[in-house]
Amino acid sequence: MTTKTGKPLDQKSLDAILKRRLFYTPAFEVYNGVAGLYDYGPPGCTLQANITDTWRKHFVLEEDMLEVDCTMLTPAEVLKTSGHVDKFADWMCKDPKSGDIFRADHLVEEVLEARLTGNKKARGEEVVVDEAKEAKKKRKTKDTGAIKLEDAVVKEYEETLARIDNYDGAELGQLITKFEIKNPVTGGDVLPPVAFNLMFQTSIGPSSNLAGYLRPETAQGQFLTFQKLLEFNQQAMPFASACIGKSFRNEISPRQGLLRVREFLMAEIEHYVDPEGGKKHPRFSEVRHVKLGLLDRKVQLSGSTQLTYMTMGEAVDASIVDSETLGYFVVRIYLFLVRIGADPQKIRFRQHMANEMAHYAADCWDAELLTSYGWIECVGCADRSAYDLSVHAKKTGAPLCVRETRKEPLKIEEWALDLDKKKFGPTFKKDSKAVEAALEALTQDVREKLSLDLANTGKAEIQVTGLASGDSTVEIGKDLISIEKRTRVEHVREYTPNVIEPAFGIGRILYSVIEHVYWSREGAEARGVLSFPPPVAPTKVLLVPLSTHPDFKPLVQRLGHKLRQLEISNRVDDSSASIGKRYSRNDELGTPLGVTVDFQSVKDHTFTLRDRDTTKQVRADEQTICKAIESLVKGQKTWADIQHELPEFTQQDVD
Ligand SMILES: Nc1ncnc2c1ncn2[C@@H]1O[C@H](COP(=O)(O)OP(=O)(O)OP(=O)(O)O)[C@@H](O)[C@H]1O
Repeated sequence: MTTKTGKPLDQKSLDAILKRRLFYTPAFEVYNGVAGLYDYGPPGCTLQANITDTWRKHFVLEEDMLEVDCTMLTPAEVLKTSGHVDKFADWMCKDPKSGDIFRADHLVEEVLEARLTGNKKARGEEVVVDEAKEAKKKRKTKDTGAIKLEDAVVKEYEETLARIDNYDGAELGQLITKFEIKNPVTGGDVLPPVAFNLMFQTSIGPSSNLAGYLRPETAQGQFLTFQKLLEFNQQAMPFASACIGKSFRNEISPRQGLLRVREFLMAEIEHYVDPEGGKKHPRFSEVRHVKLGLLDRKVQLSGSTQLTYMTMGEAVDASIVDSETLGYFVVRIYLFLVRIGADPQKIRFRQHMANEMAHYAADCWDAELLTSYGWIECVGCADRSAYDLSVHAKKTGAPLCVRETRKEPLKIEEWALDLDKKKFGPTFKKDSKAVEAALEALTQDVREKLSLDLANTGKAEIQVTGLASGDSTVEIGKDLISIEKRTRVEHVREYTPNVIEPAFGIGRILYSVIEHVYWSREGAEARGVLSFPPPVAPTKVLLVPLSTHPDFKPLVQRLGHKLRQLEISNRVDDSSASIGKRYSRNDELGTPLGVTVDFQSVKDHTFTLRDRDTTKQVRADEQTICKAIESLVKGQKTWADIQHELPEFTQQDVD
């Protein structure tokens, strides 16, 4: 990974900055901490708040979404219906001798990568070892040494790694056997992978009767508000709900800092769309021209990771992306990531392979950001079809659907059943309900056939389940039923909307963006800078008096007060350190702007405004400076605009 200067990212220095400046820190550290739990410090908190604030503006405000705040505690029944109780699991394998536990796909990945490194060493190729990354590993992978691999084996390993997210438990077990994968620390055998459910279980209330879970995503709560939101939206479709809140997953092996944790902030959107008419989006024309790096299913199947750059219009027209609505959100996600500071060159969209998606999903694209840990999934964008609303409606009987008055009434010709219910009871006794249900469930084709049977033979045979005597064929005479073709006029159309779901992991995004905006300023000693865009930077302005001279103090206080009135966060650094040192301390916090108060300020109330990235300065009166700051932190102007508008200030101006 390189930074914007083209130099390799120095992860060790970046880590030191994040620790020193308290962006985030392991939770409960004095008790030796718990893997996968982190606390955010002051700049981390503000950065997170600014990212979610931008998210609200970019999605909720811009798209008129309906924001909800659903509970994290969720009854088990809800997650049973959604499929999470049975299927929300990762594959885990255990070394029975040492007791070490591995996430099966991570184990295969770790061992194959180590062998490929060993192969490079044996061939005398350069091997770049990232010391900071190595130091962070909880467990040291045993050095496989310099062992040459045959070209065919290298190809097989690389293809396996390219598809590592797509294997199920049995396939991972086969890979472990085929590649003779062992515990990388002890060399011991591992048992075949078993499913491990990732949800934290709990019970709700004092009686412990109501089983519950901490939610693993915000989605289910949102689906269950669907009917109320549709009503709130005056039955108008399409619409979207949105929710920002914590989710919990009992990850088998939390790792890579904020990238895989057990408690994290999610921001999710559930966009409800009519499945008829190709899932068009009314604003697709606004995003059609945007070019993105796509890694589609076909390319991955060939074992390649080569990106195809194309516009979203081209991708939807060629059916690479399933629908306009899905494509619209993929572009909106991209624009959001760029808006908060992600480097466009380090963003790609990877399509899920067919076996990687949930069985009900129509298509799914992940926004992945390139980091020193490789490409990391930060946002998932899935078309979940009508699955969630349908299963909850079926389980509860709630009408989780849309009822729309048709513009033109629809005439439907259909085979209608008439039952003589008075005779049903005496004929079928306690089986009559089951027989009735079986008749009502008959398809149109079967009804047509039975009407012929009744006409020809005077009786019809149907299969009935749940009879007192078990499942069996039942004979029904024409004195009990009649089946005839009728025309029905339908004025109301009822359908279950499909759901397009962009799901953002805020912690992963926050960390990846930090890597994207990090670079080192050249000088006697390299100094780290975090070039956050002003709207997301934790602190916007640094106020620095030239020295501790008492005349500067009231001016600094006045400026601070003015900026606070404009709701612009600022910090004063009136320490005795040199101006350069004070600025570089704040470069590490990503503070985009600095105002210096000097002797000229005392004379004429003008101030210099400094840009973090270029270190260029302009000089103007207090009101003009505050206005410039306001337009920069709101993202309305860039530093280039300000430089164009205001006179540049150089050191010679003082000398
Ligand atoms: N353990 C985690 N720690 C931090 N963020 C996470 C974690 N699991 C998921 N996320 C975030 O939530 C988003 C949506 O969740 P989703 O269920 O699609 O993830 P996932 O496919 O299960 O992730 P992975 O395959 O990496 O475990 C992800 O794109 C990611 O940003």
